[in-house]
Amino acid sequence: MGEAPAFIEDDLQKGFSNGFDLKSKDATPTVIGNKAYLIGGADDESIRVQVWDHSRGGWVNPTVLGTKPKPCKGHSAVPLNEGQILVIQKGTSLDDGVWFLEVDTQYVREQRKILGTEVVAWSKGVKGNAEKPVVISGPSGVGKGTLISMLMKEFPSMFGFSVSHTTRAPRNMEKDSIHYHFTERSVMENDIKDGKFLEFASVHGNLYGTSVEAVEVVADAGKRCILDIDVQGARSVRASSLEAIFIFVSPPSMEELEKRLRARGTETEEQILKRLRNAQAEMEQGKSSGIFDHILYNDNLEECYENLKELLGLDGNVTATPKSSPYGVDLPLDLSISKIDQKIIIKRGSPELKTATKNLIVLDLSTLKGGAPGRTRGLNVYAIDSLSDELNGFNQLS
Ligand SMILES: Nc1ncnc2c1ncn2[C@@H]1O[C@H](COP(=O)(O)OP(=O)(O)OP(=O)(O)O)[C@@H](O)[C@H]1O
Ligand SMILES: Nc1nc2c(ncn2[C@@H]2O[C@H](COP(=O)(O)O)[C@@H](O)[C@H]2O)c(=O)[nH]1
Repeated sequence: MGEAPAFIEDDLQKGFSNGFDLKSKDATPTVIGNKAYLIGGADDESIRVQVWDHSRGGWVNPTVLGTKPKPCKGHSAVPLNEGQILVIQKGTSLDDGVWFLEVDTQYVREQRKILGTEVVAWSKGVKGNAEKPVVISGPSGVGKGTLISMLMKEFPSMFGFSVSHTTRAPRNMEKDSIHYHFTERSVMENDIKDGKFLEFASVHGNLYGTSVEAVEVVADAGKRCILDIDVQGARSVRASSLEAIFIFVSPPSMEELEKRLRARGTETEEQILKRLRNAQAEMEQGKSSGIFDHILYNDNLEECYENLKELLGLDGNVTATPKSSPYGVDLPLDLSISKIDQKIIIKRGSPELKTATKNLIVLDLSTLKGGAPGRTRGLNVYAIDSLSDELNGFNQLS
């Protein structure tokens, strides 16, 4: 696994002798398919990635998407079968040091088509799984925000709100980074191009979007993420790799919707009329598009809230989801790595050293979920005393 085909080895030699600058002694190419990936050296305060393009016979600087790992004192790279390279950073903690570089996953292939360039994407490895996010949609003024506030107030340790970006101006009581990240259009458009958004849409004349980070920070805090987004956004999330529960909130009538929007008093007459016009289309799409798992009627607020809790399984005695515990393990500088099926064995010390007890850490990759541009969740990490019989016969990788 991971051996360079002969043509690549020749090309790599050519590349190096042609003056390619290996900035880090750890920068050893990893081969997947007919490409070689050179990970190493610092670039813009993150680890640099270059791709050997056989057809061009030269190194290419790819578009690098996702949250990038910070430079470290060294790393080990292990090619995985799923178009990913596992990168374990030396001299860092296990909860900061496990990364996946996606080089040929579905997400990367899609982005390559969209951007028309070579693309790779980073995804941080995270222990444990988060509960499915909840996407709440519905026409403006139906009561989505009101229902979400009630849920967050009753279950503060269980739910976290995905703070969207928007180009609209803040309302009187709205605070930046709490209600929205209020953003310049040009900044948001650039961030969209850089793949930082899970979804975005033009809504009532402004740009709104959910950044990958907005959803991931909630899950990292061990909470279930709630997204308040329009129907276009819900459709995009449905088409993405994020598994979520989709709820459409419907008003009892258009007259009642108008009454609520006007009573809220946050929009101008022109904006109210625009929102009501858009509500017609949203109602049709919400009820017939097949995007939504549930439709909630918000006539009586208390009843609607009880129904929301019921469909989220919160109607009985509930306890908060425990926060995932940190790994509490440091990755030494002199680690070596082996792979057996879906398990990565990290050993302190050089490969030649006999394994001391408690010096082996196992990363079980068999239950991974998610991936770039967000986190790769579901890492199972544990320590073992020694390699048991089932672990014998593994190949030393680095
Ligand atoms: N069941 C209800 N009966 C009467 N008024 C309601 C009900 N639910 C919400 N409201 C009121 O309707 C107004 C609009 O609610 P809210 O701001 O939560 O809507 P929204 O769907 O989040 O709107 P937007 O999409 O524009 O953010 C608020 O003043 C709220 O207090
Ligand atoms: N597609 C997205 N829609 C979003 C997002 N955040 C909010 N919204 C929707 O916009 C309208 C208007 O919101 P308002 O705060 O200006 O009243 C509403 O329907 C929201 O659900 C987002 O990130 N993406």
